[in-house]
Amino acid sequence: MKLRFAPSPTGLIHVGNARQAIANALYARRHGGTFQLRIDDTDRERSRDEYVDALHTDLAWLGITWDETFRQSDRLDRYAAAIETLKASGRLYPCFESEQELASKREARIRMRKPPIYDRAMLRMTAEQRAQAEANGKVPYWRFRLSDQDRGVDDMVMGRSQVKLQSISDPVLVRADGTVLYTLASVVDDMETGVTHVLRGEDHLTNTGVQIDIAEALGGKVGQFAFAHLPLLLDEAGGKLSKRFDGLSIRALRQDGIDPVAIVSYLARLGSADDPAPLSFDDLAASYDVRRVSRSAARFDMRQLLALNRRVMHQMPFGAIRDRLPEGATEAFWMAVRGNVDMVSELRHWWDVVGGVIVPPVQDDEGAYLLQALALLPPEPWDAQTWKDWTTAVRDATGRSGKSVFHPLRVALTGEEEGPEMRDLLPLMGHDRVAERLRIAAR
Ligand SMILES: Nc1ncnc2c1ncn2[C@@H]1O[C@H](COP(=O)(O)OP(=O)(O)OP(=O)(O)O)[C@@H](O)[C@H]1O
Repeated sequence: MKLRFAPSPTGLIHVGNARQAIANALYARRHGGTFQLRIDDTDRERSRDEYVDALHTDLAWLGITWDETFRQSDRLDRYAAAIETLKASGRLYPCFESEQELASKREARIRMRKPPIYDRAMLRMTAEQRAQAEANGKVPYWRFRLSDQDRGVDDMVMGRSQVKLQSISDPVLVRADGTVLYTLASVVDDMETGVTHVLRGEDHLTNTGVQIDIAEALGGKVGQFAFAHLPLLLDEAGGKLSKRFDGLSIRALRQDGIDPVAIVSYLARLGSADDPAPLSFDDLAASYDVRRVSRSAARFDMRQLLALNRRVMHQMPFGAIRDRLPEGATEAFWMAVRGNVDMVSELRHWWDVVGGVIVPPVQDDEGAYLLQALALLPPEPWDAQTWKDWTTAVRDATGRSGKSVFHPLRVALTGEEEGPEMRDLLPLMGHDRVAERLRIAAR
């Protein structure tokens, strides 16, 4: 069994692309198959080496590894050989119509209430007519003559469908400049490199019948590939994702401090019958079933991802995050704050709270209370019991109770209404810092 993820290096991969990469990698792992990374860079104008590098970095960061990889631009000779085969069997035929001519033909067919597909006029062209066109300086592009049969596709997500090839235009597979189109290159690669399962976005669904037809024309077997088309992922507003706007790129999420385990766990189960849970790649693979993916479009929801990220961080041992913590941060700090952050980037703030400078807000009418609390602050050494001892003394001295004891102190010491346990934060802050903040907040 072999699966492949085949992105074009035309921008930074987004969560929709990553969803496909993850689905393929999980399926391959679950069934002991090979996972191939194919770089679809035949579009020389839009493809960039820097995006190939970025793709490698982003996949590696997500923890997705591949067993083999290649670039389509290194296999142009293989596509040329396939083109010759199809020409020799008469399945590829030269065409000379311009865009304008095709557009007016289409309009005429619509007026005649015929389906606006290509009329195969060039199939009927004689050798003399062709010679004449070439003598006039015209260079042909090449269409693939689709067979007349219907093609049945059993899709693991979309179910069974019947593609009527007669209602599709013969696709152009070779441009006038000799370059090959994706539709052909993809089939040649899948056949020659032994791909068995094609998991990809729904945007490729309409290609499937055509690709099966091309594969057969190149000597492939019917049913050679198993297909699964996953619905496209939409952004929160229901819009399309694009590699050209990088808001939901893997890179941007990484820079925001989201953990890769949360991203992979979220995308693996988004839009499926299984609830997202923070799991390792192997655990996700063990239960991965593409048939449980829903047919309807899924929406990316940042709140769900953050909730999952919070769960991932809550379970994370110090050793796994040490490198991403602010410099000097200790294990005690991490254990105190890890249940209270959605993202790594929020840690900076809590590090300033315990070890740096914050400006606590002035609290109206609480000045006298805060100074009373300051006077009762016990001497160091402090431990997890100190907060309880201190606030009990404050409560007894002031006659306050409940939230009115704790809340002004928390706000004065952290600048926040809520957060990690004060019991854990207090020893990390230390006496002098606490005293200083109480003084400032009491002004
Ligand atoms: N929004 C999306 N949701 C899920 N999968 C997607 C989405 N967009 C693209 N894909 C899938 O990502 C894989 C990689 O495709 P590709 O690199 O062509 O992506 P693309 O975003 O459509 O890029 P481009 O705009 O450059 O064509 C394909 O399987 C494609 O179906």
